[in-house]
Formats: sequence, C-alpha cells, structure tokens
Amino acid sequence: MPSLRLQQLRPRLLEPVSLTLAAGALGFVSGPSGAGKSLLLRAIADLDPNDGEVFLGDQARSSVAAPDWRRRVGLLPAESGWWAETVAPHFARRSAGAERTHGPVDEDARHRQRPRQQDQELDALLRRFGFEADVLDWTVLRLSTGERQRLALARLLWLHPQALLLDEATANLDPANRSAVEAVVEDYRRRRGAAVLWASHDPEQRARLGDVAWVIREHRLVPEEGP
Ligand SMILES: Nc1ncnc2c1ncn2[C@@H]1O[C@H](COP(=O)(O)OP(=O)(O)OP(=O)(O)O)[C@@H](O)[C@H]1O
Repeated sequence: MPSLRLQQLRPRLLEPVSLTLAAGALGFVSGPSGAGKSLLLRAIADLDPNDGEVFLGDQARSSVAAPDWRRRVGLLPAESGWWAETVAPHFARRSAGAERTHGPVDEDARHRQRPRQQDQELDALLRRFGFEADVLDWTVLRLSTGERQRLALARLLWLHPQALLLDEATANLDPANRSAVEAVVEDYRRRRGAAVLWASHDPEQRARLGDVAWVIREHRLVPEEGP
C-alpha cells in the first residue's frame, strides 16, 4: 500500500499543510471544536474546494478522477449518509477490477448477488463490529447512533481503501465497541498497510494507538507534544 502525502494543501481555515504518513502508519489530528479537523479530512478526500496536492505513493490526486480518488482515500465522516432503506444495498458487490486496481465498484452491483466468497468476507467483517449477518436486513431508520457509526466504518472497509480518513470514528461508542473498532482499524492498517489519519478528541486513544499526532492551533497544523 502507498504512503499518504499532503503537499501545501490549503483547506478552508487552515494555513497550508504538508505532511507524510508512511504506509501502515496511524496519525492523529486533534484541536478544539471548530478548529478545522473535518475540513482538513474533507479537503484530502477532495470533497471541498481546495488548493495544493495530495499523493498516494507516487500518484497525484490531480491525475485521478474524483470518484476514484475518494474510493482509494476512504473518508469516514462524523455523520454518515445512507441512501437505501435497508443496510444490505450499502454493501455492494465488488467488481473483480476493484479488487485488483482499486478501480470503480461495479455500478450495477447493488442489484446483483455477491459471490459466496464475498458473502463470507462480509459476514466476518460484520462480526468484528459486533453484528450478525441479519443486520443486512435491518432498516437504516432503526439503527442507533453507535450502530450507524460502526456500520459506516464496515461499509468503508468493505471497499478496501488504500488510505483511511477517520472523523471521530469512536465518538458515540461504549468502551467495548470502541475497543472493537480500534482493533479493526489496527488490523486493517497493519495487515493491509493502509495509512490512517484520524481526527480524535480522546487523548488516551491518541497516546495508545498513534505513531504520530498533530494538533490544530491558530489555523496551523503542528506536532502535538507528548504528555
Ligand atoms: N461549508 C462551510 N462554510 C462555512 N464554514 C464552514 C463550513 N464547513 C465548516 N465550516 C466552519 O469551519 C469550522 C471548522 O469546522 P470543522 O467541522 O472542520 O471543525 P472540527 O475541528 O472538525 O470540529 P469538531 O471537533 O466540533 O467536529 C467551524 O467553525 C465550521 O462552522
């Protein structure tokens, strides 16, 4: 998997940001509410207008179509969006091409059955987040805040992004589920070598898991000093 590199990226509110996260490294971003953490993650995912460049390994964001980029650099927003009535259609069948090249997911995928191998992988993924396979039949409306948050991360990992941007991934979770989510993220970055940038207000979590930590102070992203 590639490294994630920001080169003079200029999200709204922030001075230009340059940083590198090696493949498999976990970096935290903290800062007071409203400091611009979400805006930084959204700029990296190219969801808001911004200047500067972002690289996955040698590949520049500007050389990749935006939907492709967002599939490779997977953003977990603080509040997830859901577009279908039940959970299942959000876990689309992956095309063979998407497995190999991280190219587009098959757009007709929602209407076709997943192959058995993908079903098994999905079952295992859902179990790691504390769900049985029947969660796929649940309506989105019945999901609690924490269930939504865990399923949104499962949905993101199902697409095998090469880098992860996590916005408050455990903010609504009890300690047991927080540990489960942390374990899945740890496993994903170590096994798949994905760079992870995680916005978190939890100092213990940052100390426990992070290889590196930054904080936003007065519109600048600076290294966070240790305890
Ligand atoms: N589209 C927008 N237009 C104008 N201002 C915006 C827009 N989106 C966010 N902001 C403002 O930019 C600031 C930073 O927002 P952001 O969501 O990045 O904060 P944050 O650091 O993630 O905060 P929190 O910890 O509360 O989630 C906030 O004051 C917010 O109101």
